[in-house]
Order: sequence, then C-alpha cells, then structure tokens
Amino acid sequence: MTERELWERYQRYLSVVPSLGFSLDVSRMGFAADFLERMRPRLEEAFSRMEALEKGAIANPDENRRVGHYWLRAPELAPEPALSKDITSTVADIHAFAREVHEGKLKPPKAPRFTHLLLVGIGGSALGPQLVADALTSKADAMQVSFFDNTDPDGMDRVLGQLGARLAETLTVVISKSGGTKETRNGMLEAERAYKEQGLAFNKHAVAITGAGSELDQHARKQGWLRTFPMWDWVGGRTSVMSAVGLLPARLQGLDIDAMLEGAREMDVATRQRDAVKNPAALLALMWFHAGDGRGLKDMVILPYKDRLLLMSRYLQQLVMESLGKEKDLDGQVVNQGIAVYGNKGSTDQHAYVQQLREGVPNFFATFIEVLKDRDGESMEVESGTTSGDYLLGFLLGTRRALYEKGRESLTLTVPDVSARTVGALIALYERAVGLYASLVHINAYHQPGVEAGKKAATSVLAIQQKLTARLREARADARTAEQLAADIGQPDEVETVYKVLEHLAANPGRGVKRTGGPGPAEVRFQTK
Ligand SMILES: O=P(O)(O)OC[C@H]1O[C@H](O)[C@H](O)[C@@H](O)[C@@H]1O
Repeated sequence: MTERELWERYQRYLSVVPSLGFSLDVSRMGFAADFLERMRPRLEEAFSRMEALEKGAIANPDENRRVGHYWLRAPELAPEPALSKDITSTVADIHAFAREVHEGKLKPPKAPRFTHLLLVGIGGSALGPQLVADALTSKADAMQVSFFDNTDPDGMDRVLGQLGARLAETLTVVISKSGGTKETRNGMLEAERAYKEQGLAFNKHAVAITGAGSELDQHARKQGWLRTFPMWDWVGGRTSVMSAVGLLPARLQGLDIDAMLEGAREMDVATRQRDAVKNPAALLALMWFHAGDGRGLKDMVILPYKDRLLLMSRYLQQLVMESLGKEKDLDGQVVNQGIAVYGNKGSTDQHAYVQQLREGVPNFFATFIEVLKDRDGESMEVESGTTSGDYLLGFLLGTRRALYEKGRESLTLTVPDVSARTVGALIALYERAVGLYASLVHINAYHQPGVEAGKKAATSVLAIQQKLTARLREARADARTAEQLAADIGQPDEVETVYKVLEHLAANPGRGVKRTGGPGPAEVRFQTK
C-alpha cells in the first residue's frame, strides 16, 4: 500500500476513546477487507460470554470461580451488594491506612516515619505493582519502593544492601493471594530475619495482602502484624492490580489510585461496545487472531517508546501467556494455544533486536506504544528545531515504516501521557482483549493448570535433598558418588537430581557438603564436611 492508502486505512479503522485521548491504529496489519465481518459471529459470542462474566457467571469453570476484576473499578456492577461494599470499603481503608502512614500516625517503633516500602510477592502479586511503581514514580513519591520477587538469596541481599539502616523506616507488604507461595514465604522469612538482625520487630513493620484464612493470613494474625488487606477469590492474580494488591502499594508510594481506577473504568466503558472498530479491546483481540491465525503463530513484540513503560512487556507476558497458553480448549480438545510476548522499549531495541524483526524470521507482530507527552515542561533543542522527544517519535515512525516495507505487521497504541489514568486504561484494555481473544479461540483464560507441575516437581527435589543430607550424615567420612547416593536413598533413577542437589550444596558455605574427585559427574564424590 502507498503512504496515501495507508493514511486512508489509518482513518478508516482508527479506534478512539476520546475521553482518554487513546487510540489504536491497526492500519499496518494486513487483514482482508471482509475480515471483521467474517469474525462477527465469533466476536458476538465473545461479547456475550464477557457480559455473562461481568454479571457474575462462573467464568472459570475449572476452579468454579467468578471472575470479577472489572467490578474493582465499577463496584456498582458487582453481582451482589456485599461485594460492592467490600470493594468500596477496601479502597477507603487503603486511603485511610496510607494517610496514617504518610502523616506518621502509624510509625515504625524506632523511626519517626515509614519512608520505604518493601514488597514481597511474585507473579500477579508483583508484576502489576512493579509496572505501576516504575511507570508512575516521581520526585513527589511519599515512599521509595523495592521488591523481593523471587527466592534468590543474592537478589534479596542486594535489595537489603540498598535499604541498609533504612530498614528501620521500611514498611514490608507481603502479597500472596493463595498465601502459600514458597518464593513469597521465603522472602517474608528473609525479610523478617533482616529486621531482627537490626534489632527491629518485624510485626511492627509488616502488612499482608492475602485471601482470608490463608497460611499467610493466619501467620500475620498470629504474629500481630500491623494490618491485613483482603484478596478475593474472584480476582485472579494476573488481574489483581486494581485490588489491594496494586492499590495499596501504589497509594503508599503516593500515587493517584483513584485516577488509575477511573482510567480503567473509562476503558471498560469503551470496551463494552459491540462495534469492533469503536471497541479497542475487541479490535486488538481480532488483530491478534488475524496475526497468528487464531493459533498464536506470531509472537507479540511490545515496543513502548517511553522508558516508564519498560515493564509493560513483563506485565503482559504473564497476563497474556498465563491466560492464553493452554493445552486444552473449553471442550477438552488439545489445542496448545497461546501467544508469546516479549519486548523492552524503543528506541533502545532498535540497537538490539530490531535487525531480526526487519530481516529475520517473520514470526511476530509488533505493538508500538506512542506517548504524546515528552516530559514535564519544555525540552531543549538537540538540533535546530528538534528535541530528544522528536527523535523518539521519529524512531518510532521510522521503525514502523521499515518493518512495514518488509511485510512485517504492527499495531500502534497512542496515549497522551504516562499518568495513573493512562496506566489504568492500558491495563484495562489488555485485560479485556485477553478475555475476548480467549473466547475467540474457545479457551478458559482464567485458570493456570500448567503452573502446578513445576511446583510439584520442585517439592520432590527438596524431598530428595532432605533424604540425601540425612544419608550423608549417616555415611560420615565415606565419600560417595551420586550414583551410590541415589541408590542409598532408594531413588536410583533420580541420579541426575541427586548430583545437581549435591553440587549446589557443596558450592555454598554452611551446608556441610564437600565435593571431591571428578572430572566428570560420575566420578565426583560427596561427603559431609
Ligand atoms: O499471589 P500468589 O497466590 O502468591 O500467587 C502468585 C502467582 O503464582 C502462581 O504460580 C500463579 O501461576 C500466578 O498466577 C500467581 O500470580
């Protein structure tokens, strides 16, 4: 298509939400003229399912759960008054709690005020808060935010090292919907120990966000933590950023959570419309379908031209891949669905992998995110009449054109700024696009049966470790190979796991395991130190 034809196509299919200053441009997607019409019956069905979900149907049949993240920003739509009340009163509680913290009414025992926030969580209990914190941070932040989002000891040391003595003025928020996630439990224990080492009482610094009655809930109550905020079973982890999970940390940081909710609410209104071109979530879902032939054949490359949106791709990785990456469809047929998501930011990526996007394997479609506002205030000119921000747009449009010339498809989202309102709107847009796409390809977007396998396998690795350390203690000075030790514990086929576990123990001080021999794994011997 010529530039002029593209301009026509741009106008014809532009999906705009005027109140948010938002638009979605699909002109660089090569769908046929009758594509939207052909998809109409499927889309109608997807809208009907979405409508039922919003009315409180069991939209996650496997887990027998309702799916209520849309109610979080429109509590009046919740199917029962008690739910609406829970939502509204939790937001009010968050405001009140943050006020007390900011004003120093709720203060740490050994400092005048909480100035730092340490969030402990993983997956949906970290990615949303991380995106929001990073996108909206400013000089005006009331508290500085850090994260433990893994069970990596060195990762935690690094964060604790940065906090140093300021742990005395750090509020730790432990977030886990299930309350039983091991990485988060470990992070909590490591944090607790760090406080203790500085002579600080952890319970006077700790807040939980978790499901009622969970392990974490019970622990927090028993230990007399400052407060527990609820996480409801009708909110999925990856869509929990507008619940206490995202709102409490954001408000503590000093961000405008009401604007975030408002942005999401407005995007929800726009994305309930049944006209595909007026509804950017529907149009987005249809474009994903077109790009990957409804089978996820093309990866989704997320390219925000704005540093503040760097974590968007990580956030969307979970939202999209955990929702859509499914073995079976709703009828139990094997479909192996999904869309791979990756990305970083422009124009930085132009100096990294855009080479492959333009000339390499054509297995993707790009999503450009354009932010109109360059910065607070005016910009200097880097050349006569040109600012750094002009370059950023130039690179966005240039890369988009360069891809188009080589037949590589792209979408462009345009937002006015990176504000709480815009971030809320973007999150809401993708939440609904994922839900609609899941209906288009007939899968359940709201469960994650696949993640359990890895957790179970990890548990059995740790059980093997327990047996091994007991066996090594018995064997004392006797240096034994992995093969022998695997036989000793009655799990000869697990020899590789035995070897890996022992190699790790031997590499770390205080674990009481010594490694000798080699060079190959079969010749290495292990014994107690
Ligand atoms: O919030 P939690 O219960 O600790 O769960 C944290 C995360 O872990 C799980 O493995 C799920 O796959 C995620 O969807 C979830 O967000």
